[in-house]
Amino acid sequence: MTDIALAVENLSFAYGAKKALDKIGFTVQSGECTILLGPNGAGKSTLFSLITRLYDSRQGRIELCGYDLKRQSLKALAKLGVVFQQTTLDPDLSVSQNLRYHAALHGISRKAADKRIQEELERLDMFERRGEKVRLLNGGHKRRVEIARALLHKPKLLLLDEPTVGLDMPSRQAIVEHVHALVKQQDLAVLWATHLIDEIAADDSLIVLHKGQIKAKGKLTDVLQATNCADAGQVFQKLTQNPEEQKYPAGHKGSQV
Ligand SMILES: Nc1ncnc2c1ncn2[C@@H]1O[C@H](COP(=O)(O)OP(=O)(O)OP(=O)(O)O)[C@@H](O)[C@H]1O
Repeated sequence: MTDIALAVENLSFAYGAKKALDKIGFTVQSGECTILLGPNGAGKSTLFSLITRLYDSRQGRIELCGYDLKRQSLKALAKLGVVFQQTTLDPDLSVSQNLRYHAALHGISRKAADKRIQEELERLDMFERRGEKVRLLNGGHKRRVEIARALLHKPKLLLLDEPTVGLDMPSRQAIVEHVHALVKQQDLAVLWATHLIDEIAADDSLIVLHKGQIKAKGKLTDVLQATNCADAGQVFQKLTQNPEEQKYPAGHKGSQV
């Protein structure tokens, strides 16, 4: 039986006359890291704004763990953890204070929150830093705190909107490894927007978004086969830089759509 954490069906969105998403559809399973790859302007942030209900779409449907985002918003959103592109921590509060505040917003008791905060910070090697003001942390450590925060209420789906932008290589690597470990150990579903090819692991799934349309989706190995490419970098180039020449057989496993 498949365990679908996120289902997007026939979703479209426009800013006035400007179409940002055009009838896209895909699923993200539990225990799977799905990389959303797309150049600037592809529609990644728009998609995330729809999944988090920052925006509302009149066309299409989004389900989180079987809950319709429009009709069962609270139940659906309770399944979701998000790390936004821009940091949203309060720099003048300590790590613990930031996390307790977030836990309180989710209705988690102080005692339960402290237990969850310890678990998540220890997993990220940040528990010793819990009393420090966020302002004093480096970019990589701030990101770790944001990931811990996004997981406090035990969501089934974690959305990551380019969480490694601006980080040095070791910090990026640490986050990539941590997220992939979570997927395996916690059976978490992850949708990770990036344009950094080296963040993709061999057993990840891939969605290539370009100009509001999905150009390919499926397990990385299947997409490579369908597009006749050697690696994700080639797939990205082929599908986003030469749109007129992208015709692959329909129905091919992991093919373009
Ligand atoms: N507020 C807005 N008003 C008008 N057009 C917008 C607005 N926000 C985004 N767009 C347009 O919608 C399309 C999708 O943009 P979006 O920000 O979702 O892409 P993205 O993949 O997240 O890009 P980036 O990687 O640069 O953040 C682009 O053509 C963009 O110019």
